[in-house]
Amino acid sequence: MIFQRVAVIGLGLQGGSIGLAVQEFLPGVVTTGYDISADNRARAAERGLVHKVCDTAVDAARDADLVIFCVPPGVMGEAAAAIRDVLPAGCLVSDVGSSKQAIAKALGEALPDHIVIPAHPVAGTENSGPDAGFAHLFRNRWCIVTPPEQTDLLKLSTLVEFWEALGANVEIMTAEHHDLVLAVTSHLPHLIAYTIVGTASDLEDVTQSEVIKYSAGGFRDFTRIAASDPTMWRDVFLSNKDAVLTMLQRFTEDLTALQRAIRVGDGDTLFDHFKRTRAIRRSIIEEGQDDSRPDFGRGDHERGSA
Ligand SMILES: NC(=O)C1=CN([C@@H]2O[C@H](COP(=O)(O)OP(=O)(O)OC[C@H]3O[C@@H](n4cnc5c(N)ncnc54)[C@H](O)[C@@H]3O)[C@@H](O)[C@H]2O)C=CC1
Ligand SMILES: O=C(O)C(=O)Cc1ccc(O)cc1
Repeated sequence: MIFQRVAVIGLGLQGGSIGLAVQEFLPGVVTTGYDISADNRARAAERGLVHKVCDTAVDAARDADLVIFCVPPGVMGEAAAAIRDVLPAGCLVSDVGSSKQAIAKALGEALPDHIVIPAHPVAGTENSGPDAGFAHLFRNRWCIVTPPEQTDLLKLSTLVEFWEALGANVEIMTAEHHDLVLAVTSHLPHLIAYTIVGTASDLEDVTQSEVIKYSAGGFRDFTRIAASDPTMWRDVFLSNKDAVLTMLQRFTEDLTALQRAIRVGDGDTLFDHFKRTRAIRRSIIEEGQDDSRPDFGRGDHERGSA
């Protein structure tokens, strides 16, 4: 058996999905869970997201051999500190946060006597809360594991096995590299979506109802991303500040180059750029990473329902 008792702290999209996936794919593993919100605890119990929803984090964690923090990045440290006194000595500590260096530091400082191996399932939706989770969220999705140097290899391989059992493909890299890669593939796109949707809604000469009425595919896709949880994304940008600012600088330079091409009527520059980006999209589809296909990574499940 991989782990016997898994404690999930935070029963929203990620925590709920892990709880459901463990029950479906690792029968025999006992799951406990805790959420700071009493409403979310009640809903998690109704949906059976874990075997036992506890009234305190301490109760959820006291017998665990794996604890996974599924809370917003900014509260990982305080959520971990809350269970410091009861966490069994051999219990492995992990998380699912979207940034890795800052969270690894926060967890390590809160639980200095435990092995911490951070992870990030690159799997999610714009929905959040205890109604959003589903057991197949991780199927065919990457889970990036970022072990610190000299990590216990047995613990690492057990965590890898755990994520594979939930359907994920696991990749191992440093937390630093993770933060740089995800800054450009996930964090910057979210920032751009938040910006464009805000810009469209602030216009004086175009009404809100026109924006809604004439939102063609491109803008609609941005509104989905821009509907993502504000607390989580505030924390993502603040916790991965350096890498996001680096990528934002590059992005701004590239945007300025396209802006100039439009201003001077340089069609070749625009055409060449769009041709190159189309090729990138096609190679993503060839690699089977196209999640616009209706069955991609979801089995019979819809995306989260919140
Ligand atoms: N939303 C997404 O698509 C993805 C999110 N993540 C990461 O997963 C983590 C959780 O995100 P979601 O599940 O989407 O958020 P969520 O908002 O659905 O769930 C978070 C839950 O944590 C609870 N919570 C907040 N503070 C707490 C505390 N101190 N103790 C216990 N519970 C607490 C909240 O009440 C909420 O139910 C974040 O760190 C995020 O960066 C990772 C991959 C994808
Ligand atoms: O819904 C989407 O398109 C996402 O990009 C989901 C997502 C959000 C945050 C992550 O750290 C990983 C995946």
